[in-house]
Amino acid sequence: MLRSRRAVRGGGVVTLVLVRRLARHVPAAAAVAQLDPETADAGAAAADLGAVELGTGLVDGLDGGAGDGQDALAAEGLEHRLLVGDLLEGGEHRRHQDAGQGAVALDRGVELVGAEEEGRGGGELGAEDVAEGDGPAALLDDGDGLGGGEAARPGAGDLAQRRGDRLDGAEVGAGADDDLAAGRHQPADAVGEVAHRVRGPHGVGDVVAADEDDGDVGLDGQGPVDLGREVGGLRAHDAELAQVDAAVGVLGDRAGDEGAGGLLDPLGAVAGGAGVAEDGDLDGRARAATAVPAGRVRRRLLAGGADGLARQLGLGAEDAVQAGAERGQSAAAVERGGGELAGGGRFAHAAMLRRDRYGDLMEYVESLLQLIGNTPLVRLNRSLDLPADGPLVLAKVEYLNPGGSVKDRIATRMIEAAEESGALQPGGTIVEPTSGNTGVGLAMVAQQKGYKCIFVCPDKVSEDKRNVLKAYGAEVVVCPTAVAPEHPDSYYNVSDRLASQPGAWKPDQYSNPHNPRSHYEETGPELWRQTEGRITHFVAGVGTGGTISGIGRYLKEQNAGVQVIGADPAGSVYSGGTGRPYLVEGVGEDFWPETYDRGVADRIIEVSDADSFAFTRRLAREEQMLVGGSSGMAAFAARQLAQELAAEGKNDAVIVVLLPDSGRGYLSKVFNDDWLAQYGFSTGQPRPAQTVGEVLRGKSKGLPALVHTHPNETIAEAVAILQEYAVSQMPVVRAEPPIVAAEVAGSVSERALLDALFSGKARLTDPVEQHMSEALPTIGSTEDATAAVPLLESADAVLVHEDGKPVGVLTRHDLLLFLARG
Ligand SMILES: N[C@@H](CCSC[C@H](N)C(=O)O)C(=O)O
Repeated sequence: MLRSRRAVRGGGVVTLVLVRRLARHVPAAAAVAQLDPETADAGAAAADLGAVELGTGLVDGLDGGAGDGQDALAAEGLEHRLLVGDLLEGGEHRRHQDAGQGAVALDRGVELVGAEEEGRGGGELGAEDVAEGDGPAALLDDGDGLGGGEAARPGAGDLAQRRGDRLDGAEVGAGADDDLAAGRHQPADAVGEVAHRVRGPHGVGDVVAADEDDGDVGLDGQGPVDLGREVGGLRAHDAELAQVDAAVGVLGDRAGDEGAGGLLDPLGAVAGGAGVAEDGDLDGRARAATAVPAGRVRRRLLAGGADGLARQLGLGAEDAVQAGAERGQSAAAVERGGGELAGGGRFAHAAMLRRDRYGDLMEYVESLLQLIGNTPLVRLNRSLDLPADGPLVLAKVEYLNPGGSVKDRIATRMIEAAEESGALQPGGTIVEPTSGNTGVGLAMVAQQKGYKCIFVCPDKVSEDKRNVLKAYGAEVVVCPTAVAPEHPDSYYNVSDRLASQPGAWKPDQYSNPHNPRSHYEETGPELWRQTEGRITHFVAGVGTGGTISGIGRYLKEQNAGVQVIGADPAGSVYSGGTGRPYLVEGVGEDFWPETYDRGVADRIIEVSDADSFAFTRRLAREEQMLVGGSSGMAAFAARQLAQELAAEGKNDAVIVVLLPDSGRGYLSKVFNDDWLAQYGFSTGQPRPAQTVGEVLRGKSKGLPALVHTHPNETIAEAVAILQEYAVSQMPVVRAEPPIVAAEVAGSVSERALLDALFSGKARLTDPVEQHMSEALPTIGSTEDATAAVPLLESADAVLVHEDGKPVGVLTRHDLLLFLARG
């Protein structure tokens, strides 16, 4: 339980600055605020706040008895970190150093008082000024004397200060508990609206008030204004808006919350003010704390008083945990509360603070799983080929999740739900058909919880990715890609059989509601917050459909105008295909999963393998993003969309495209020139003098028809085809041309068939698939013709591909003829 501390000396204002150093490398920050103790005690505390008193802090509600704030806080186990100082008029400060207690470190923070005071109103403070305080975490203790324990909880002020936490703009002045209340009950778009207004260069309002119970704030003397809901309304009334906006401006800037200007000042002194800026972001805190002209902002608690304050603070941390639970978050999400609930920076949440046995705080997490989510948005630039003033395209970089993909997000949820329902028992085995990433997420959670894992992968999944699954301790079963889902060998059916074993459980990401739900409850809100509700288009590849359905639904609920665009590999059902295989991994489908909400996408953009791979490589070379092919596919669709919008003059569009995974699992494929060339994809290398494609076309003055047979045709039929077309070998394919690479099942040759017939191993009526040979070696049509020579030393023919599609067979004879012609 977080306890607040209050120290009052006589009737005067006690100036207390709490400064704490975070870990070894972070300099201490000043906490600044003041409270008139008399009014605070009376329950309706009004405090004159100003630069003069910036160093004044509320240290109230001491459980152990009020007294010297220093002592009080020392009782909290912070004795060697407590620093006491006064701020003086004009931004100067007096510094008290207590050798036994540590050093006051107000330096940078306070010196900025004067400099920033005139030039910047609180409202001008933008995101860049936000400090990510960890103050309250310093006060968290589980009381066992060993430290640790409770540090995972976010503190009150911590929540209120999160970077990008647009909620604290709405509940300003009311503390972290209200921050959460705002998050739970207020429409995010309204909150976003507030936050947006905060950016404006408004002056600072005069009087504001906050209600501790529900986070309402208003101008003093007026009824409380629920900013979350009503600021939008106030926008119509400029006069009021100016005031409220200004107030929110101060408060909305998280760093401002702890400053003299913020409505949270009294709270901030304890909750946030005691904190320390992380990442050395002291300037922002100091600026925010000092941006409000002296004596211009007042704060009044509408209810509560000193006790109320204490209660607010005390409840702050707990509410964070509770709120997470109420929202159905996973344990890990709840545990990392601060970052999750208040939208903190990815690595800037209280979950990372741990107190060691000596009371020192260190920054670490108990488990990697606590770092799932809160991935950053990164602007795409060069690769878009857009004018500088074109639409803003932001990549949601999901490969920064600890397991390397967006699928980390669904794994914990699915497992926890199965544990709760009893479907997964201790020591059980998780069986899942996966193209790899979901497997990694599941394997990480399984490892921690002691489950075994068997993953069933289609054979197109790169060996690198299969090895990754094995590295996490999972077993991997490989199935053919080019079979229908109902085929007994399909990865769906194989996994069903394995999952029917005792103790086995199949999460089934294709029907598990926790797949889309985790995105609805976590990724969607994350995106909304990160874009301040300004997102206009969301683009994502569609595989199970969970990501686009969960995020899309959430975004549309916030703003029905948000356009949701699915990116889909050519051949997949979402873009109108029949499910014919494509080479890009991890997206697209050959059936309609339950996890896909067919109503969510406003549009589906079909992307070819060739465009997906080429753009994946551009992202690595031009945007520093080493991502997988499904990311390239989605980003290609986003680029197409951005160009269309730019052409329509819609340059204010904000497009977010989700990049699911990293390119490290595809080094032997998308990023391997030989692999690409072999399938006839462009590698960006200069074109050779004589290409394989030219040899092929030279055969018949144009591209010859692909002579082929099917697995279910008889040997007699196959022999007839060979004779009719006067060829000695041909591919066995599962579809009619134009076919794709994965539809090649094998090959037959005149010689092998005759051998089988004469030896009695085969009969003319046998189906081809019983006697076919391996598929012919592949070569790309853009490759140098000489590259066919070594292949034709060990095979009679090669199968030529163009853009991932087999287009013809080249024999030794064809090559010789071509070369002889010169
Ligand atoms: N059918 C797709 C894969 C569907 S989504 C599965 C998911 N990405 C996973 O990690 O398991 C394909 O062709 O790869």
